[in-house]
Amino acid sequence: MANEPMKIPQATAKRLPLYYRFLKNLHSSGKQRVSSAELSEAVKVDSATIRRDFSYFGALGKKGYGYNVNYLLSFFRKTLDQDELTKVALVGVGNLGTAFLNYNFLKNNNTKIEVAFDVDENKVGTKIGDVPVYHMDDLVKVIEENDIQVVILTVPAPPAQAITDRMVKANIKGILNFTPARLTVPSSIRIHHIDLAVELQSLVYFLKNYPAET
Ligand SMILES: NC(=O)c1ccc[n+]([C@@H]2O[C@H](COP(=O)([O-])OP(=O)(O)OC[C@H]3O[C@@H](n4cnc5c(N)ncnc54)[C@H](O)[C@@H]3O)[C@@H](O)[C@H]2O)c1
Repeated sequence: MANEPMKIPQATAKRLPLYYRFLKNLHSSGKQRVSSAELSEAVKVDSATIRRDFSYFGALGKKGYGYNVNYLLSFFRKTLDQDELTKVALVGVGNLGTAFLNYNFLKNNNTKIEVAFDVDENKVGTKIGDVPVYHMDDLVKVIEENDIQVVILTVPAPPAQAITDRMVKANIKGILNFTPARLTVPSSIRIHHIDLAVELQSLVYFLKNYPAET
C-alpha cells in the first residue's frame, strides 16, 4: 500500500499498468531515462496526456532529459501495490479458466491465482498450473481462509449472478467478469467486465472509421 493515499483521476489510474509494464521492460534493458515522446510511441497514449498523468505522480520530466525510469518504477510499484502479493481466486475451470490457470501472471506483476473453484467432480481435487481446484460448496470457507479479495469469473452466464451473490458473502472486493452476464453487486464491490465480443466490434468499427495511417 502507498504510505499516503493519493488521489489520481480514474482515467490516469487505468493507464498505470500500461506505463508500469513498459517501464519495467526499459529498466531490465538498462535504460535510465525515457522521454514522453518515447513513452507515447510505445504505449500509444499521446505525450500531452502522459505529461499530465505523470505530473500527478510528482514526476516532472526535464526538457532534454525526460523521466527517471527508476523513480517512476518505484512510484508505480507502490501505487499499484506491486510490493504486496494480491491473491486471486478463479471460479469456473473451463476453456478460458484453464488457460488463465496455466498463465503465470507473476511474470508481469504481483498478482497470483491462489485457488480455483468448479462444480465438475472431474476437476475438483485436481491441480491445474499448480493451482488447487476446490468445490463450489467450499467457496466462502476457502476464500476467507486464504484472505482473497479478487475473483476472476469464468463460468457460463446463467449461474454467474448466484455465484456472485455467494462471493459477496465471502467479502470479496473486486470481480473481473469474463461472462456476458451483467452482474448486480453492492456499491462497495468493484466489477470490471471484459467482453471480447464488444472489444472486437470496437476494433472493427475503428478500422472502418479511423483506419491506421500507413
Ligand atoms: N472461451 C472463450 O474464448 C471465451 C471468450 C470470452 C468469454 N467467454 C466467457 O467465459 C465464460 C467461460 O467460458 P468457457 O469457454 O471457459 O466455458 P466452459 O464451458 O469451457 O467452462 C465453464 C466452467 O464453469 C464451470 N461451471 C458451470 N457452472 C458452475 C457453477 N455453478 N459454479 C462453478 N463452476 C461452474 C463448468 O464446470 C466449467 O468448468 C463464459 O461465460 C463465456 O461466455 C469465453
